[in-house]
Amino acid sequence: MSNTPSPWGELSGVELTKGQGTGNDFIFVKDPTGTLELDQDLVARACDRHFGFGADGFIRAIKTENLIEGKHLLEEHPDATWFMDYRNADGSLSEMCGNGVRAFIEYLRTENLIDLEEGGRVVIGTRAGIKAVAMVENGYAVDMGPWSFIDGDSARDNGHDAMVNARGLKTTRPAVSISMGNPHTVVALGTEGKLDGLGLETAPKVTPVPPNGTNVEFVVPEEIEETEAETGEVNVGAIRMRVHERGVGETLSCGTGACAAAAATRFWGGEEAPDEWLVHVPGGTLAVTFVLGPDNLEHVVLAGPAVMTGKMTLA
Ligand SMILES: N[C@@H](CCC[C@H](N)C(=O)O)C(=O)O
Repeated sequence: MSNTPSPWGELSGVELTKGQGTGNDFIFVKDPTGTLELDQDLVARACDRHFGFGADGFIRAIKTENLIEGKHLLEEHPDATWFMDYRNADGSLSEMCGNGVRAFIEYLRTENLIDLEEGGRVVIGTRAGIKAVAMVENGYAVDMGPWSFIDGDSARDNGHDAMVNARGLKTTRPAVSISMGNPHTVVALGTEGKLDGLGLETAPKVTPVPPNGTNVEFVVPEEIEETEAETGEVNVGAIRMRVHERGVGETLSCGTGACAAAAATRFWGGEEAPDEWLVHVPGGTLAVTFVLGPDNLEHVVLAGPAVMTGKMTLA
């Protein structure tokens, strides 16, 4: 037997699970009592696609009562027993991850940590507060809570332009920065060709940039689809999006990014713009709906698939 210590430290011998939502992939680890010490370097190495297991994000399933950020949530929501402790691929913390929430619920369900069937509902804790999740046909629908402009009144009144510098694009375009718990800057592009031609290997520079950095979404509109609903005709907006995530790089999808992109496009569309949106990303399609929440604020509901793909134990 070798006495060489494992390079995986705290994660050595611990079962890790991989899962994804529209191609945004995550490593999951079960740590109900919060005994694992997850430092930034260890998480970044586990998420490395060549030297580790590989993922866009790392999610620890921890009991809400065992995380300082979680404890206060239990006062109002004692049923939020599990907390999604999310980190980006570079090991940095983020407040929220939309695809991550759906994949997290699928992880908890397949590990028999929660009891949930189609039509059922569960609440979890996150750094951006409580999220209620319904199990629906083909996946999960998450009440992501209210969205807001990061620069408040100025964006609401004027929108704003941003200087954008990415490979293949150096220009000023309409852009708004939106919080979904985490920060996003949505940039409107003129044509599909521009979207496909963007080089997102390095982080695009947008100016102004929100105080804590930003995820950057590039969007182009698609034809509005007229669909029949039981109550009559419903307009469904559609956009195509590519994203460069803070702390990760270009990903195949970003759930909070899809919500922000739909909110921005709907804002640009004015009063007639629809409440239902399809957001096409390289990894699939997400549905985003704007509804009146129980607190009388406008909430964003994000729906899409989530799948577990495999397990690994690091040596
Ligand atoms: N992929 C996520 C967002 C993950 C966090 C983001 N990179 C950040 O730093 O805010 C999603 O699906 O929302």
